[in-house]
Amino acid sequence: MEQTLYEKLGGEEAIAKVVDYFYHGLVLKDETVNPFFEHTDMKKQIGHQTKFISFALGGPNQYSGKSMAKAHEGMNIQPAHFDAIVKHLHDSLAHFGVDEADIDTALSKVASLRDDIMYK
Ligand code: HEM
Repeated sequence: MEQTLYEKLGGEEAIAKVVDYFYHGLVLKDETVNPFFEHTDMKKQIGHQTKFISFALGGPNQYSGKSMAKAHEGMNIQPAHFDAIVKHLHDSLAHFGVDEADIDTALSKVASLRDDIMYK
């Protein structure tokens, strides 16, 4: 059986490191998007996001958070915000040495959530 991207990247532990770098290294330093996270419990957010991304990459489904539409309700996220977040995800995966082809696969999964997340 073919290895999932989740396994290839090193499982949940490796993905947790990527997600931690994504928020603390990039998202929270970017003024385009950091106001959204002003009142967010980042520890909880990193936990949810790790489980969610793990599932999106073919790992076990342990995500028990809100639907994407519900999670982003009332935020009115615009294309510029969404694109900034996708770029940070790209740069986080690249930072940990994931190759561009695998990054493309991961990002196309995330990009498919665009309509569930934007303008809610
Ligand atoms: C690009 C794809 C995205 C994915 C996969 C994603 C995923 C998630 C997940 C899994 C949660 C947690 C839901 C829960 O707690 O039950 C969440 C919450 C959140 N997301 Fe996103 N998100 C994305 C894009 C964005 C964008 C573009 C923004 C704004 C710039 C954003 C801002 C937030 C905020 C502020 C929260 C709530 C934090 C809180 O509870 O205070 N997200 N997102």
